[in-house]
Amino acid sequence: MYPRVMRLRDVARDKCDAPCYLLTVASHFSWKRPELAIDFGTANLRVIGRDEGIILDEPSLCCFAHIDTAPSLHAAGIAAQAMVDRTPGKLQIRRPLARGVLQDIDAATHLLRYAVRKARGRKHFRAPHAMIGVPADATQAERGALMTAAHDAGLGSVRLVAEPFAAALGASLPIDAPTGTMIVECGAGTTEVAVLSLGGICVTRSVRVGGATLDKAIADHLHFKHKFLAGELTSEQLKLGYAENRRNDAAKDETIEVKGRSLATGLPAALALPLTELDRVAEKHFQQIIDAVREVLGGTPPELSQDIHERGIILTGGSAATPLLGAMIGSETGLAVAVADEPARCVARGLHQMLFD
Ligand SMILES: Nc1ncnc2c1ncn2[C@@H]1O[C@H](COP(=O)(O)OP(=O)(O)OP(=O)(O)O)[C@@H](O)[C@H]1O
Repeated sequence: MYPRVMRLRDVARDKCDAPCYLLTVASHFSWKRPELAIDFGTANLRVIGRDEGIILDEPSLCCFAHIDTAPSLHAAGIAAQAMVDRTPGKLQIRRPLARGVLQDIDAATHLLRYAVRKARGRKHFRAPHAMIGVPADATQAERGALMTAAHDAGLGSVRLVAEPFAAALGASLPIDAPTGTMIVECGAGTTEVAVLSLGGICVTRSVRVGGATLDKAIADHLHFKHKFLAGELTSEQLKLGYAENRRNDAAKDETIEVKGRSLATGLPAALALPLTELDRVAEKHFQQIIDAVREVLGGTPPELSQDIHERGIILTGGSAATPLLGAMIGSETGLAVAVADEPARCVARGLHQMLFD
């Protein structure tokens, strides 16, 4: 038998005491080359083909009909998104993931089956081998649940990959070099902070905070401070409008309109919300991410710290586009902060590259 030639990335993985980037390898995986990669996020599901790149990018949502006995899939992905908070009693919206990890195996199985069929069409008959991104700190039970859902959905061999590693690769960071690179991957339900070097993750920390939890914080603020009820999609739209205004350097006293229901009158209403109020909600929310960044910097070996001081921090994930996040990390650490190109797609781009490894 020939000795296996280890790539630099494999060597680095063995040296670093942090979780390796290949978290789970199905038995005999080496001959089962993955042809699909899946970025299965709290808010969005992306399917990537080796030749095609990103084939499908849709919300991680399912709508089930409860008509007779067992619930059946009524809509998934983009079609289910339009139904959120608008369903009659016999329909129910379910999110497979919460805070970055699987919470509903049945919904996850249906959504994966829908996504793989839509992405590949019906032209292939063999179960595709796949690579799926997971949070670096996902527990064995969480990883096991995802593997079960993937196999039930008709996938062949499945390999799980730590998302910060894929994000760093997708952001074109020199992760194989003997130099420290720091990344903050802020998605919808989870934020992962990681320092990478020599093809592996050296220090990492995750917090279950992201864009979706910020939407919830905004909805709670409207409820408690203004006695105003806004739905899930409205809260997200409000946040996106706020982020857009802040990116365009909106005036300090600018307001943004939100529509929903007044709890005082019980009637549909509109509210003009000052952007500064949303600044305060976002600041409080992002503080947990700042604490995680500080913790990772505090646990980083000095040689890598020196590299990070020179190179700064890169933000990826959809929520990296909220200007306040980068500004807070910059002012709290004194380091340069930059947002990657198309930050929401970094994990997908990284997974795509890994399909060729
Ligand atoms: N321009 C923007 N400004 C602010 N937030 C944004 C913007 N675009 C997307 N987002 C937010 O980014 C989040 C989605 O990001 P992403 O697709 O990276 O998450 P995910 O992969 O589904 O989640 P996770 O990795 O946490 O499981 C949503 O909360 C969305 O509202």
